[in-house]
Amino acid sequence: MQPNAQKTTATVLQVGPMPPFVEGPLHEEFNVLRLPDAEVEKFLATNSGQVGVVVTTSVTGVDAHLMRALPELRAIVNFGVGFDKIDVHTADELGVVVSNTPDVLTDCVADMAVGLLIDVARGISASDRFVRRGDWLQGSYPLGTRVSGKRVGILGLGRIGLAIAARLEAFGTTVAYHGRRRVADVTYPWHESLTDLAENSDFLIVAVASNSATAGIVSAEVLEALGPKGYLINISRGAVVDEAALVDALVQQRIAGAGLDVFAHEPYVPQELLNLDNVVLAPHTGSATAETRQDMADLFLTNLRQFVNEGTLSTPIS
Ligand SMILES: NC(=O)C1=CN([C@@H]2O[C@H](COP(=O)(O)OP(=O)(O)OC[C@H]3O[C@@H](n4cnc5c(N)ncnc54)[C@H](O)[C@@H]3O)[C@@H](O)[C@H]2O)C=CC1
Ligand SMILES: O=CC(=O)O
Repeated sequence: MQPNAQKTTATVLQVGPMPPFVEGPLHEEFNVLRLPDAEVEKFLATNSGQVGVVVTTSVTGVDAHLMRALPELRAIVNFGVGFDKIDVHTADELGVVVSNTPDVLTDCVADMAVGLLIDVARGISASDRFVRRGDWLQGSYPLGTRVSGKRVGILGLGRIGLAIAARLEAFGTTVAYHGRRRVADVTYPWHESLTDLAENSDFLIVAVASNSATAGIVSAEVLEALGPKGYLINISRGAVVDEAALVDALVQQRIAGAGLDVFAHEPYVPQELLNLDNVVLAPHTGSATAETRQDMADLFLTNLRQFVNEGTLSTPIS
């Protein structure tokens, strides 16, 4: 989507909670209204005509109904990379431009993916619990799985997928990937079929964007192909994986384990996963370091200032 909106000095509407280090400067510099949790229609009846920009996060997003209720809306400025909760088709149709916060979080999310992978393969979190329970006094912890030299498959070789690949190459792994098409300038083998990639991977890492085309693409069949020695790592979105099939595969040990930062219905995590030692669970903290969240805040504010002052966005979604 290209920025094509006109310069606006209109009111900014905040949709959903934002971290304090974002909210502080936001409310200092801009005339901000906050969308209430209740009596939304009443709020819109009074205020909709003055809103030129909506600010939100990847957790909350903006639906078509809200966009259509804001006749002066020209831009949506998002804190976060994923825009799966923003109805971008409606935004496009209405001529509303959208920005996100790419690149600045890539390293931390890639670090998290590698952390989850090593954790689940070597049982770091599970063996921590083993030590704390005093179980070491009764005997040794079971053997883990070697990471170095293994076969890594990456679903979605975008910014984060590439950063994961670069890290894992240093472990002597071989990297292959699946996406809609081959990525230019990389030598990693491309698998046209995700099932084929899974069949040829020890670790399948999900780093793809979540959209209608990728919903549930990590299916029961893909998990079956990954097999009883294979691990799934997901730092993308829960919606990309058939979560019921994943739970089933883990409970029945049809895959070896999983490292999950994201879930289908956050913050709810399937009950069945809570007692499995071959699953590492993280509360969607891929980008959650002080440094990265500050960088995201800075980029979010750069987009907002640039749009309000010049009518363009620094990092529009493409
Ligand atoms: N766990 C966390 O805290 C975070 C998670 N994310 C997630 O990671 C995702 C990727 O982020 P980036 O690498 O920065 O985005 P990106 O846009 O650079 O990469 C997305 C990749 O998905 C691929 N893709 C899109 N639609 C596809 C389809 N239908 N079939 C196959 N491949 C498709 C693209 O070709 C691209 O390779 C985000 O969309 C977001 O959902 C992002 C930041 C933090
Ligand atoms: O999940 C987080 C994001 O930035 O997207």
